[in-house]
Amino acid sequence: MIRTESLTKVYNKVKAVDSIDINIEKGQVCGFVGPNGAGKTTTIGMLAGLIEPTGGKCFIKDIEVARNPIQIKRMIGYLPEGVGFYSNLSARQNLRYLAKFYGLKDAESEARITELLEYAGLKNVDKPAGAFSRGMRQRLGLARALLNDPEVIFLDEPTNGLDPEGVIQFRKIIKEQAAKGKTIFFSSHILDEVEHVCNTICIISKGKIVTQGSLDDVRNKMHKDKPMTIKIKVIGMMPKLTDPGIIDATYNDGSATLRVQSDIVNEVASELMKSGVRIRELKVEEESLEDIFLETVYRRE
Ligand SMILES: Nc1ncnc2c1ncn2[C@@H]1O[C@H](COP(=O)(O)OP(=O)(O)OP(=O)(O)O)[C@@H](O)[C@H]1O
Repeated sequence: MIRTESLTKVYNKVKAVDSIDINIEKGQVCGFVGPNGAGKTTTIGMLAGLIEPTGGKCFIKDIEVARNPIQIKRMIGYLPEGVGFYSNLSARQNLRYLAKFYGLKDAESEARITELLEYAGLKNVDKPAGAFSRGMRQRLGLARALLNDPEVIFLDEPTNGLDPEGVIQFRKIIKEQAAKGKTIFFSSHILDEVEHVCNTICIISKGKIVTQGSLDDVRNKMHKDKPMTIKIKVIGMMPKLTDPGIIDATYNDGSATLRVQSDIVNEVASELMKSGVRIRELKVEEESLEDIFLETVYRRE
């Protein structure tokens, strides 16, 4: 549904997006994650037909975006970062205006707008969009992105400005859209946020894709070669351990904290038993995916 081939955007000699290859299948919900300035907005802009690539190509349902920008705009849903509206028009009037672009018939569009305003939690809001809070603008932006019942939905930092209730409602909407078979691509700089709703992840840093795949694939790839911590408590004195998998160890009288390259908890347990001590506690602590993400991706910045 979404495919890029060496997609590149250069601004004043700076590669904002550097030859990226993305492939997203129908029905996937992909979290596009990276720090500020990584190239997320530029990528989504090119996919939505709003920014012309400097090199490479992108396709939505095998239609090349740069060659068919109007067709693409009618096909997709798009919530831009810092979404803007006609400030003197109400939420309903703003959506009505847009419905014309999609060629929706009046009766059809009124029903759809009513449904979407309720869906986005703006049913009883009559004030002009200029008086909206940031969270309300995001809600209206989401309604706008769904107006044409698109098969492919792009959301750029959709939870920015939403309060916790709004975030929960947003996740519910995404899950419902995914259950309808929609393909969703949404950006965030917080990995933890996309883990709640996405089944695939694509991580971008400095314009390049760091890793992409299913949530489990990305977890395994990122956890691979990452040291883990084993915490041990014993009855009596803690002996010094000799397992070659131990990178670093801190010993106290009855406890130890080991940094290990892989899960060697069984080896450690048998070494402890051989030395005759009784184990009170032995546990492995893995870094969270968010911690690894912060460590590996933000360190590149
Ligand atoms: N119109 C522009 N002119 C010049 N440089 C730009 C332009 N738009 C983006 N950039 C630069 O391209 C890089 C990628 O920016 P982009 O907005 O795509 O990143 P992002 O991941 O969406 O960041 P954020 O989370 O802050 O929105 C940045 O270095 C940015 O300064």
